Amino acid sequence: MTKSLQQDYQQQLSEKEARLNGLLSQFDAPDAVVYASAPTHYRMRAEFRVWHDGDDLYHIMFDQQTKEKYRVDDFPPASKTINNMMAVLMEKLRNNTLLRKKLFQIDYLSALSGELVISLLYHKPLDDAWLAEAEKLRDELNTDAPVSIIGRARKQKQILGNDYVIERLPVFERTYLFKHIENSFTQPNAEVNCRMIEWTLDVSAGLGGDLLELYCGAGNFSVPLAANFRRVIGTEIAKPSVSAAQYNIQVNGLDNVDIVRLSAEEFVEAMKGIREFSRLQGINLAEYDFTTVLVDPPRAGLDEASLRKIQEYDNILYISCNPETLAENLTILNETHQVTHTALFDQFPFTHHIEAGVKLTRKAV
Ligand SMILES: C[S@@+](CC[C@H](N)C(=O)[O-])C[C@H]1O[C@@H](n2cnc3c(N)ncnc32)[C@H](O)[C@@H]1O
Repeated sequence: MTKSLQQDYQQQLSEKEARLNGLLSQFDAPDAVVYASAPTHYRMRAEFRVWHDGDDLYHIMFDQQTKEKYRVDDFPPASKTINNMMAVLMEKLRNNTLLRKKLFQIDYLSALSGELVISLLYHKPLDDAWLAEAEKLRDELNTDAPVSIIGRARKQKQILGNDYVIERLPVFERTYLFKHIENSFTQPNAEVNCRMIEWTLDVSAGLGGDLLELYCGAGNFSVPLAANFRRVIGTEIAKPSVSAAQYNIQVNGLDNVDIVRLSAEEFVEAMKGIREFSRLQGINLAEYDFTTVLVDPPRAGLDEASLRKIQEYDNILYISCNPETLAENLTILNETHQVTHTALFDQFPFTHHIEAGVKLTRKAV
């Protein structure tokens, strides 16, 4: 990265820091500890449109301001695995009439482990001839780390290999394995994600008791945090993420984590005894001693019923991808809890997006 790019990055990061600290100052929150991103090769996923230009074929993106398309032969924000593949793949597709015909998009999902899933999206049905060519292509692309190919067309999904990568995340002195499924939520910036996990481990050290997690995805936090709690229960709405989470619990050798497919709102109803769910069979919520709750909701933040519920726990860890809804939610949480730790994780460098973490503890009465 050039010096001026580095300066631009630092300046934007300082602006994010000031914005977050400004938003949270009304809650007497401590200034954020900032976790910067690597300046390049930080994104584990990337999506491109495909441009057909006579015999030529290349990745394109669109300028967000002008909406003009531009050619992309390499993409520094994406991982090295993706960048190494882009030119190789395009060269092979360019010379393959069957595989390039009606191809309109390519999505890449990579992992620090080196594994890669390439999704090819088509405006045509994918027949046996396509399958045979795609299988040949996959054989040619497979090197040391596995490469999978997914063909997508209307009502069709052909999987050659896997529809997931197995990620290896180094967190402090341990490496955790995670199944990351194509088209499901995963944290885009793997290195910064490791710093996020480490921060949650640090601020929850010594809390003891049990952990409740809402919006747990594939167990990104639940799995490592199992080390800090007697038992962990996580809830998540998306079926593929729940099934990946079950795999992740098993592959990391844990016996104190349960993940249940329930929306946060449903789980709050179950906790209040308003509704019973067969999906909670075998789990007696009354036996848990929840000292801590971790939430990592989508941009909209938490609804009021969930906020009122999580106020019942002594410690709240809130991971947020939207500081505005975080601040809104804190107006309620701050009635009973004090923000004791704040962090800014630069998941999305060179954008205005802020990923933040706060820890709250119950105020003395
Ligand atoms: C920001 S992601 C966080 C996932 C996970 N903590 C991680 O780090 O990978 C939010 C997650 O909430 C899930 N979700 C969205 N709405 C939900 C709801 N109403 N109840 C439960 N989970 C929900 C999404 O499927 C997604 O996995």
